[in-house]
Amino acid sequence: MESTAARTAPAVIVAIDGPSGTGKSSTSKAVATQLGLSYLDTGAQYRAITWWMVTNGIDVADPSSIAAAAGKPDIVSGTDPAAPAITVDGTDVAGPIRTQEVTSKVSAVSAVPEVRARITELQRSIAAAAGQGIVVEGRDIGTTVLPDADLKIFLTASPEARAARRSGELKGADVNATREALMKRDVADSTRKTSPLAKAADAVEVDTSDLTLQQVIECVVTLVEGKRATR
Ligand SMILES: Nc1ncnc2c1ncn2[C@@H]1O[C@H](COP(=O)(O)OP(=O)(O)OP(=O)(O)O)[C@@H](O)[C@H]1O
Ligand SMILES: Nc1ccn([C@@H]2O[C@H](COP(=O)(O)O)[C@@H](O)[C@H]2O)c(=O)n1
Repeated sequence: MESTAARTAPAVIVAIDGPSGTGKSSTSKAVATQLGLSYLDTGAQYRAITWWMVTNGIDVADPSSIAAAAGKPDIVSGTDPAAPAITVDGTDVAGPIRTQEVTSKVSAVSAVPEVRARITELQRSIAAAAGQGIVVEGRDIGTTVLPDADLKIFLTASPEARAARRSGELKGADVNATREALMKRDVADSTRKTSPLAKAADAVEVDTSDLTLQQVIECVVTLVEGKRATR
């Protein structure tokens, strides 16, 4: 629950990056809720534009087709950590953006510079409008989107821990196949030319492999409170 101290504390911008399945979304939502901050899931925005490309018959293997269409969809993100919302041209796409098809195509779409320029601008305007402060999670938040963030966290976890978490979530999914899919997406996201997945030089790295979600949340809350105390 949000405390009185949280409501009166100065706005703080927190960037949380890391590979897939390291706990970015779960941690960011809980930290934002606990500290009375807004929350932005930037992966959902890349998924939303990918969903629009697929739905509109754009060939996601052709970067020039993606680039030409990048400005067309109107993507709106909610910032309430208790009810993260995302719409494309007024349609709620919170469910459709989590399909296997979108997951398998999102790295190709997010690698296109015109897509990144459009989504980055959107992310910066949302962060600038968050009066109480915001937790923004993704792959390039600390390096590119918000390089002046007050606190940058880079979450990691072993591929085995991440695959076990994801296959638990996808009830019954084969753990080896899940691990391969995670690794494939990480390689694509880390090796693209434009703002790849990377740890910012001034980010605090937290290896979550052997930590419970609650321990990770407590660790990040402590880091945010420590940062606020020095401002
Ligand atoms: N420390 C942890 N211990 C155990 N399970 C965890 C931990 N952190 C997250 N999880 C679980 O792992 C799964 C993936 O977490 P989450 O979606 O937060 O990761 P993510 O980094 O945001 O992934 P992606 O980038 O693919 O969206 C969820 O089911 C979540 O509950
Ligand atoms: N800042 C970001 C965030 C995400 N991406 C791309 O979106 C994909 C989906 O992200 P999830 O967090 O929902 O798994 C991800 O694999 C990246 O391709 C990005 O490029 N930059």
